[in-house]
Amino acid sequence: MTHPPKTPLLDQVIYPADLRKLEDRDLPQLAREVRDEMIDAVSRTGGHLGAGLGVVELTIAIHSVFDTPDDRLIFDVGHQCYPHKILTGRRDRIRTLRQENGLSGFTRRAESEYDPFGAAHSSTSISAGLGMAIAADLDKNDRRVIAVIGDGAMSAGMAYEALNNAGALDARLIVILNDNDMSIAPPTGAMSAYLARLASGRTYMGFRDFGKKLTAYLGKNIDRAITRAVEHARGYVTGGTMFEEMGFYHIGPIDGHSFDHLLPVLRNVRDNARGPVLIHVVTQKGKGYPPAEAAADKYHGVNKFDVITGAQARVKPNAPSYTSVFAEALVQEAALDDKIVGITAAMPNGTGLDKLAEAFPSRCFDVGIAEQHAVTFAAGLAAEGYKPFAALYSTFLQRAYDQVVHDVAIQGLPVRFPIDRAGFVGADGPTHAGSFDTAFLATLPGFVVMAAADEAELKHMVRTAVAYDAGPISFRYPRGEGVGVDMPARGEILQIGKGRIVKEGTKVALLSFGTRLADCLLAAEDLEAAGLSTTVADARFAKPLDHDLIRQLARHHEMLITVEEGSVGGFGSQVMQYLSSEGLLDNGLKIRSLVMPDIWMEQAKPEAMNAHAGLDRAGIVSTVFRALGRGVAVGVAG
Ligand SMILES: Cc1ncc(C[n+]2csc(CCOP(=O)(O)OP(=O)(O)O)c2C)c(N)n1
Ligand SMILES: CC(=O)[C@@H](O)[C@H](O)COP(=O)(O)O
Ligand SMILES: [Mg+2]
Repeated sequence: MTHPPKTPLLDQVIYPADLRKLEDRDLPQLAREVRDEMIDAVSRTGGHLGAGLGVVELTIAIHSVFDTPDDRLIFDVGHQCYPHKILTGRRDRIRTLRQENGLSGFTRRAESEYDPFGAAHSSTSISAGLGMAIAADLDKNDRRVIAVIGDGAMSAGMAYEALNNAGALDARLIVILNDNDMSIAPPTGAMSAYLARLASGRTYMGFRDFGKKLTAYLGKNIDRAITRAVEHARGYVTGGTMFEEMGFYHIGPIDGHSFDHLLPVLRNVRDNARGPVLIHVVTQKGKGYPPAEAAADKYHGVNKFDVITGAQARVKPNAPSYTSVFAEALVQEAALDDKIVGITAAMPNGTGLDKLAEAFPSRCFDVGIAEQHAVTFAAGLAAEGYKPFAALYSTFLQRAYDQVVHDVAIQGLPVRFPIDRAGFVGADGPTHAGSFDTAFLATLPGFVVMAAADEAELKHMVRTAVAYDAGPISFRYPRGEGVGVDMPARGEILQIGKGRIVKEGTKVALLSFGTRLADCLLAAEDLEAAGLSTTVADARFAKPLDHDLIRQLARHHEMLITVEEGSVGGFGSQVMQYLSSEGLLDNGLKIRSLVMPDIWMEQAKPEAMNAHAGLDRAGIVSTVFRALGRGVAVGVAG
């Protein structure tokens, strides 16, 4: 049994105003206490550990120097904001992080006035900060806007779109580039190499010298009209060429764990900067917790863990995860077909493509946090006869929708889209739920859209996607482990647009798309027990739909219920559209479409989320009973 850490200084700090009463010399001690508090909290809840540990000093320094919440502080992604939450009135709830009814694991406007902008997807902070800086300008208000963005997040195009605009607008925006030389995995790409050169090519600046020079330059010469001589001198002092070319005053690198470096720089920028400033801060992911320092990638996101040893709680799985089944099937297929290539946008481990990279390093590409580029890059490969698997989480694929439409679908290019984290993901909450992929893909002409009902089906779909060359094809599967079915040694090639009947009945038809099939089968048991003969079918395809199957279910049952872990507009809507256009709704068929509810559902365990959504066994049974005008039998559908 561990006890919460002793935190005498932190106990005096409820809000940043309390922190500002402390002396500078107290801040290292406060940092130690915040770190201990955070480690203790995350050891109990699980969550994002390494990123937050790396910004403890930076977070304290920002709150100490700036007048938050009037000055706006935006964290990119928001997974590093736990120290910020501890210091901004949420310490009393920090051990509810990512739990049902608890604090979000990210920044959220609804949660605190200290979170002026919500996040969880990366690389939005500079754009949002620019909007706020321009709003302040229009309001003739001199509040400052600070965007903290990681080196990984700096690989996304959106960050550069924002820098480009900010430089041109000469906006009063402070960007802090938190460079820990890590994304979730080691960072990739030329920009990452450039930052590493900047960070390693110069020693940290002595703050006295730096402070004087900075004041001189910022105070007098911050307009665009800086003379060449000053430019030259500034380059000597700060040396950040690329950002300076984009119109930013570039400071750094500075040591992001040293208050002696952070405080004078931030104060100087606060008091003197008039245009856009970029401060390059070097930190260490996992700082101050030896297990996390030793393996930053493994401690990016953690389960509950033992604080003393760092050992994470592992529940022995009953079945392999969908991600691992996908990865193994892809590696198996890739060994037989050298046209198969894999693409991940900074999620090699999360998507399982690290397995492909191990087996075939030259055929697997981590493009960084760059989903839009990932998709069009895949389109280019497909145009040249390759078989690209662009493996993305459902939620991150959203960012690349125009690329999917314009670069892939309209050209009919055979890009394969394995869509991981489809459906509720649990602790990451609404920003990460895989809700919309079926709706936004099945609406595109020529797309083949599949969902795996279990891990064996997933293997079939990997093989089917390899074999299908006529256009784009996707297959979705959820976070977590499979249902434990027997798996074939190799997947089969499925007939495109054909579903399957899993259980035959006569009165109620449950037509499932994806992994809700298991709950449909359990619901069918309850319905049979209540005297309702039930058919259960696995649609496999939302596009093209299996028209024969749907006609048969509609004609030979009193009731047809579609079930999917996705938003309205997806599979059920496709079925409804078909039934109505064929006149199959005209003869009294009772039809219901079970989808995720039209709300942003807060984090909870995925099972609880499915239950709230009415997508579990009990929800399916009660939908049938309600449609038949019967009450739910007590004890049924437990
Ligand atoms: C658009 C998008 N793609 C992928 C992710 C998944 N993701 C979350 S944090 C992260 C790494 C971010 O690295 P960095 O910005 O350097 O922050 P660090 O964790 O190193 O502090 C990734 C890839 C995301 N949140 N958003
Ligand atoms: C912050 C972020 O976007 C990722 O770290 C995400 O939380 C990972 O989710 P998984 O745990 O499902 O890979
Ligand atoms: Mg990083």
